[in-house]
Amino acid sequence: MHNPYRVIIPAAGQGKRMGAGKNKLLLPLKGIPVLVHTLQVFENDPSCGGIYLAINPLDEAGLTDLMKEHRLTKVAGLIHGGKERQQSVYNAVKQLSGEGVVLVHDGARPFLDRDQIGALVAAAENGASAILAVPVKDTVKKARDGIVTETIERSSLWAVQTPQAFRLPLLREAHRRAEEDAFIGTDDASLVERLQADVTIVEGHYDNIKLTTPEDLYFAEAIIKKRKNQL
Ligand SMILES: Nc1ccn([C@@H]2O[C@H](COP(=O)(O)OP(=O)(O)OP(=O)(O)O)[C@@H](O)[C@H]2O)c(=O)n1
Ligand SMILES: C[C@](O)(CO)[C@H](O)COP(=O)(O)O
Repeated sequence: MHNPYRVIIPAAGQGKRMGAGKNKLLLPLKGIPVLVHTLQVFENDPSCGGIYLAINPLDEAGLTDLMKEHRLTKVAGLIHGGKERQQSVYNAVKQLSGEGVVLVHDGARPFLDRDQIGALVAAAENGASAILAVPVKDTVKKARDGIVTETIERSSLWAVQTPQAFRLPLLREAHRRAEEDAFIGTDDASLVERLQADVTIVEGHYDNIKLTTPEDLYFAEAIIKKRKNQL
């Protein structure tokens, strides 16, 4: 066990890139909705003190039934999400109080290895926010009008994942300042970086994928099959 934390799960997106015509987090993986897989990671972690779910209000009734069906007793709040992921997270942040560590983890990342949580919480408790990331495997270039303008040196590049761990007062201030400045970041760590606060990297696993496009569902099936074989 490690020190307690709470987790915010943004789950209010539209899944446009998935093209499923519904919330991609309700799509089944081996018969269980993606979001339930994600929530079970935290439900089964004795150090998790509460799950705060940012949802689309249209999903509320169905999600309430799912929580009961899968005995997800740690879900402490269903918060209405916003137009952007950042707003969904901030709506949840506003519901929390206290000084402890809060993780933010995408509902669309069902394959988080629970053993990775402890290092994130420990780093955040010691004052530096922490994020999971993996070394980039492809060469990354910048381009304008289809013409390459720069090749970015790969050894310093990381593909960032979630969870991202923060002390709650810092996360709240980072979101407040971003809203004040009308700044929209693609992750919560970028809002903390704007405050000149350190963000440390904890190396994660490549199978902690975010289900974003239809191809990711094939990868998801393969990951589940690999894990079944490991049992
Ligand atoms: N307004 C939003 C947008 C996204 N999310 C959540 O943030 C996570 C990561 O976002 P992403 O994978 O981009 O999901 P969508 O925004 O649904 O995808 P798309 O951009 O293809 O519509 C997902 O769990 C998603 O549900 C959210 O809570 N509120
Ligand atoms: C937070 C994140 O998962 C880190 O890689 C990613 O930035 C989310 O991006 P999305 O477009 O909101 O899925």
